[in-house]
Amino acid sequence: MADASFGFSTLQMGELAIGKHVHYILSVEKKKDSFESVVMDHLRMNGAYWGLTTLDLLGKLDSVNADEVLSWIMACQHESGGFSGNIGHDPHILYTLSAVQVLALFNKLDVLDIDKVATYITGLQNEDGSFSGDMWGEVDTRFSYIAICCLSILRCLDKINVEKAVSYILSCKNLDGGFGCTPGGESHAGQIFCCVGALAITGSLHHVDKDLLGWWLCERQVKSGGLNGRPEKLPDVCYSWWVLSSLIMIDRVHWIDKEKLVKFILDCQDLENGGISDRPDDAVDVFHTYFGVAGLSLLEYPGLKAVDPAYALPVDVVNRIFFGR
Ligand SMILES: CN(C(=O)[C@H](Cc1cnc[nH]1)NC(=O)OCc1ccccc1)[C@@H](Cc1ccccc1)C(=O)N[C@@H](Cc1ccc(O)cc1)C(=O)NO
Ligand SMILES: [Zn+2]
Repeated sequence: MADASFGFSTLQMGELAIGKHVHYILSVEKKKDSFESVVMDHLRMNGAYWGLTTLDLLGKLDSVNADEVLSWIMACQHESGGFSGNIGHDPHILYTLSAVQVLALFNKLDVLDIDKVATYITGLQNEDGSFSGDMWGEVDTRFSYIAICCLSILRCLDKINVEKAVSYILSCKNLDGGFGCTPGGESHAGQIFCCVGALAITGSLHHVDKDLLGWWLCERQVKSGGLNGRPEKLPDVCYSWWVLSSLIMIDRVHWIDKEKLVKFILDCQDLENGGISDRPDDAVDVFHTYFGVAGLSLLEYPGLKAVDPAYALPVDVVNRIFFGR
């Protein structure tokens, strides 16, 4: 029976509206004056990573002009070697990883002066092995992950003191098996992703109590099927990435109900205009669209490219970095 759709979407919530999300990502790229664009202006480099990695996971990276993106990215590089969130802003380790990840997506790491970027990141390591985010010195395990992930992609992890970096991360492990932003900091799914990701990349996951941490992580799933970031918090699509990628890295993903999580993410789509929100009926944004699609990719949703849980890049991109030409 021909579907009698009269102008409203014939897509059901039970499936990923790939065409709509591609259109949404491309439209955000174009709308510079929208509230979202202005608010996110200072972290536009992160926005580029979220939007472009989403397109690649959907198999549509070729719908953007690579040269335009690359010239904008290189215009954000500071003389220190670090990258800023937008042209004219100050460099920060956060944006340096995003820039390197986007260049990897386009297989353009060769445009970089690798030593310059590596020197910037190495300069942010402190005596105790921790990392600061920029010259102002804020220390956080987020920055340990970013430094290790970035240098690993650039194939020069040996430029930093890896064992001190690892021992600092382990000093942030809590009795509940989780990790915080600094020693004694409360366990939070985002910080756990950073610490587990850094330990995975450095081959140090044997230091993690996988059953204890796996238990803390699978307890993040609430009855709606969504995942939250800490006990008693509301579920949020972006935790589909922070919690799920951590569970996969410690090989305990079978401890959650994958089908219910898929349904939660699909229920957060805007089927009219595209995009995914943090929870059903909220406003969509590029950040949650990315972490929703990346979460579905981790759940092996059909039609999506596989994503690497530690590098947060498509598996074919990671393979090309480490095994390809
Ligand atoms: C800075 N930031 C966040 O703090 C988000 C906010 C949020 C989204 N949903 C619930 N809260 N939180 C977030 O990324 O938390 C995950 C996380 C926390 C600590 C360490 C690592 C990851 C988001 C941007 C954002 C702000 C406000 C609303 C949506 C997105 C962000 O850039 N997150 C970064 C990671 C991050 C996280 C916290 C930071 O203080 C800085 C950076 C990221 O995912 N890069 O790829
Ligand atoms: Zn969120």
